Amino acid sequence: MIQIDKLRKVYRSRGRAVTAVDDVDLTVGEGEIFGVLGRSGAGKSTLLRCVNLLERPDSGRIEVDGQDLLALSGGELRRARQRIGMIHQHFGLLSSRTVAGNVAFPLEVMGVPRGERAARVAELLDLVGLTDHARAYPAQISGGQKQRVGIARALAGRPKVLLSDEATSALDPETTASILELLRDLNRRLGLTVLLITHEMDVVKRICDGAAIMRDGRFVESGPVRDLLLRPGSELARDLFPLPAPDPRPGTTVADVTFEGDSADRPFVSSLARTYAIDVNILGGAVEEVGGTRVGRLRVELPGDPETNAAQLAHLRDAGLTVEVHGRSEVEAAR
Ligand SMILES: Nc1ncnc2c1ncn2[C@@H]1O[C@H](COP(=O)(O)OP(=O)(O)OP(=O)(O)O)[C@@H](O)[C@H]1O
Repeated sequence: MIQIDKLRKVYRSRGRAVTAVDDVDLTVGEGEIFGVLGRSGAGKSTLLRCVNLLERPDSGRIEVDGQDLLALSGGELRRARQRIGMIHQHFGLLSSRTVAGNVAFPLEVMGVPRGERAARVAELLDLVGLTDHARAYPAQISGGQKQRVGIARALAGRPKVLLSDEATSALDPETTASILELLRDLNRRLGLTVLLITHEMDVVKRICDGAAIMRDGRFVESGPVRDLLLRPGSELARDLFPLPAPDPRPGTTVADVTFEGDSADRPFVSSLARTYAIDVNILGGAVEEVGGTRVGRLRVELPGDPETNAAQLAHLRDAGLTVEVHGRSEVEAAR
């Protein structure tokens, strides 16, 4: 649904050039929720704003719903943009208009006749659970309700794609959870494709099917969230399951064992200890709910260096677990 190839955007001001987006490739499939995670200044907003051409890239290709956006004429681009909704951190509501008036606004701009407008506004307010607040003004509703208005307004043109620019960053954790749930619900009910940018791991953990970590304008890793979490060395996994830098003692094996779904329900530590009659020391770890599945990572220490634990490590891998070994061999330790 969204296909971006070799996207590059350079800002030039006062003789200085900042490469905000540097050769980014991105594919978001239809009906997928994809999150771009990164710190302030990583280039996330610029990337997002390039997807509907609020920002024009220096080079690259942007295809949304089969249309090459950079090849469209003015009128065609306006129509294509109506099919790409956008929500923002600070909602951007018109304070002089009611909730219903705010949702009606884009319909007026699109030239939807008055008679049709009222029915469509009612439908949109129902979709985001705000029917009872139609006559309220933005100052009279909570932050979460304001974002619901923002979402209803973004859906006015029946978009296939929703771009979310830090939509939950100004909200408390409970409200964040309810807005993320709403996005997931709309994604399922309407088949909406969502591309979101965030600096919150929690957002990725709760609703994203795919994710990328962005730094200095580049994607440092990208893929389905599940694959990233199981990939040894993944930064996403490290952020989700923070463990200190491994410092194995000589003659021991320290391994990070990642488990998910079915494998999360099996008692692998006691099975390992029983099968090989060894003491398994647990050094740390955590279990999280990711996209409705339990995923966890446990750091364990086994007696003996990694060579002597080959069978034990194979036992874990055979059980469907991902195993990343940090332990040093006696030979390495002696160097
Ligand atoms: N209009 C602009 N002119 C010049 N430089 C800009 C402009 N907009 C962004 N930048 C620079 O481009 C880089 C990426 O900024 P961008 O806002 O895309 O990052 P971000 O990851 O979204 O961060 P934040 O969450 O703080 O907005 C930064 O170094 C920023 O200073």
